[in-house]
Amino acid sequence: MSPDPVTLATPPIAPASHLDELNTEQRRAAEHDVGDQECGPLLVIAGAGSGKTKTIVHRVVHLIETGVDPRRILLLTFSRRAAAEIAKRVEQISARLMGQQSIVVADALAGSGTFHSVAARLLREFAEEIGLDPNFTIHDREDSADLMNMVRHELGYDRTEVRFPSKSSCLAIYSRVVNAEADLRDVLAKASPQYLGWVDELPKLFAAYVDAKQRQGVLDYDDLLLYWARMVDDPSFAAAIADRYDHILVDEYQDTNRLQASILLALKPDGCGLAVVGDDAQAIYGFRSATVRNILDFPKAFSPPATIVTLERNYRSTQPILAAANAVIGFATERFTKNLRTERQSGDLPQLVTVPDEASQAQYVADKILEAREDGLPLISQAVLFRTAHHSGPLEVELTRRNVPFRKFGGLKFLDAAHIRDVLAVLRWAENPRDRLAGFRALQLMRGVGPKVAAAVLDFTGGFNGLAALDGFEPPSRAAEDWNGFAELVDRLSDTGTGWPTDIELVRHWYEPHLERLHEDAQARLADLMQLEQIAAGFESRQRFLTELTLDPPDAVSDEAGVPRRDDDYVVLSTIHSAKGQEFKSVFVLNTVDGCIPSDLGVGSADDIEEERRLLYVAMTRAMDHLHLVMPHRFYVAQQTRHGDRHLYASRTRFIPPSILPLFESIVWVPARAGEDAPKPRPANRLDLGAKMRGMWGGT
Ligand SMILES: Nc1ncnc2c1ncn2[C@@H]1O[C@H](COP(=O)(O)OP(=O)(O)OP(=O)(O)O)[C@@H](O)[C@H]1O
Repeated sequence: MSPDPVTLATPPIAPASHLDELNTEQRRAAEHDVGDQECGPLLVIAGAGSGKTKTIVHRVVHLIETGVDPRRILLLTFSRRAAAEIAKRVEQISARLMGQQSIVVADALAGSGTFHSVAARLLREFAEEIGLDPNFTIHDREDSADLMNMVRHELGYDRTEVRFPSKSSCLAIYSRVVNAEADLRDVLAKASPQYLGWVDELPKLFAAYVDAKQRQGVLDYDDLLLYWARMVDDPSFAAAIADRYDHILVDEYQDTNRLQASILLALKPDGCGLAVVGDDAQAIYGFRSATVRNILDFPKAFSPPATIVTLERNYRSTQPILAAANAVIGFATERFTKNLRTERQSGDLPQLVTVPDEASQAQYVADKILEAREDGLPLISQAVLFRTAHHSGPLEVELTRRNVPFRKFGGLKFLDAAHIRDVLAVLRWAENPRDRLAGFRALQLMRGVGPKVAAAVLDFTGGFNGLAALDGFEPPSRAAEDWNGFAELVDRLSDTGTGWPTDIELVRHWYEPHLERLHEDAQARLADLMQLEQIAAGFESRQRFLTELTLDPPDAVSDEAGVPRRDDDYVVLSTIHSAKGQEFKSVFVLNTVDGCIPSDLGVGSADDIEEERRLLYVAMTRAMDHLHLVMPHRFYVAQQTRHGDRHLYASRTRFIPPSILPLFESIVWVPARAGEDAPKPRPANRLDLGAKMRGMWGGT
């Protein structure tokens, strides 16, 4: 079933003038098989800062202006923000070209998004045909680990003599088997050989986990892709979905996994209308089973093979920064991307700065940020990047001490906060009364309701919602005080007439007294809930809100020190992963030492090491004008050995071997001790004290 064509009052007007903004290769990608009889697959290898987003935007506009119905274009991106950004830019150019008629473009592209959110939408739509409850709720990683834990407990695997893998390890193994479409034994042998002894028990655990999810009407992240992939294994479903889209564009293809590739192949087996864009040199999501093989193998998945367009001109960084980044990635074992070139000349080499320890690293970075601000570089153009969220701890303290506002991305997510999870649990339970995990959490917010009573309530209601279901339940006397209020809330939430976003306001009102009882910093947390309500107002329904928020949660939490208001100037602190796609005038990379980059965690296999190398490359290529790689010499390690706390001495990351040192300016920076550097005051005149002494006794 294809949508009715969008009616344009006059035929598409513009003579592709917007394409003049593109360079030759970008233009080749934007025009590939548009308006032709031919329609072969396209792979755009877009080096860092080479205008990938720009190319996608112009290709979409070009498709539309040559008559493709925008609703027949599916754009798959890595985040909701990226999809919104591309849609906005398409809309702006379309407005220039088509005036009023471009409104239809914006609405039409609203159907685009991440693989997971498009999956959720399709699965709800086809729910009946594939045996799913259309009101399924989605478990994030934490919920999934909790459910895995419950099942593990039920099977008695938490009481084994030899330690069974933890809930998170079980989930990680399960997720890898599913996403990489791999054999359990292979996954264990490669990633967790210490658990090979459990190869017979793990399938039993996973079967019980799948069973629990189905009974509760929930899907986890992995299921979204898995169900979509299995749905389109069936040719009639594949045809029904493929028939809606003439064009599928995929951004950040290097970070997709096997399942995502198989979905695309099922939808477009001959690659007609399929364009994927990515940079194998920036593949950094292997730990989520993304495989750089997807991009390396894409061309030959089709016959004739996909056309490859390579964007090698970088518009972002100065020549010395790019030369250093090229040198780092030059050691990668297998890649498409050639060395990038730029026309942005500069005499400043990227700096490799040795500092004594992490505390001095924080001082160095804070000093340099403030100096640059004095020189006219706003804080917002400066970013500090790090491999792991906790690496920025000392710097956060230092910036707070100096009153420098910052905003941190990556690490703790909004949804990780207990109070946010509480409110969402109530909403989720109302949305899907079979979701035991949500109900379990929601019920225990009441005084006098612990795990036993909560479980009894869930057994009693048996997955039916509303006052009618809770009515006959006899709560224990200690819960009596809170019970009626809760029952009333559940009743109102299950009344479909209440409307969205009123629901979330109702929950917040109900939750406020509990919040005050449960948390000392209730006021700060209440501000988060207000923020959650604001976010909620941007979604059309409770279901859409819960789905989108779980799939792509906002980054910031309000209890970070120094969080600025929206329009303030602030330094960006970000994990390298969260800095994907961003650019800054000045970039500091913390802990550019072995053990941090590559991370101790990431040095399992040769593939892991390659991914860490690409991480450093991604960090370096975020910089436009200034790049500082900082290397603390000494690290403090808390209670790691039986000898207690100690120091470790770190060495420069192995990704910058001596042969490429000439591409950097090496600096040793030692913090000045208070007052040491200040010039000591000296009197302008001179005294001849000897003469004075002699004069005391009558001499001269
Ligand atoms: N043809 C062009 N002419 C001038 N500037 C361009 C051109 N193409 C891209 N740029 C500029 O180059 C910068 C990088 O572009 P963009 O963000 O699209 O790169 P990217 O390939 O997505 O980067 P990355 O993959 O590293 O995140 C932007 O500031 C963009 O405006």
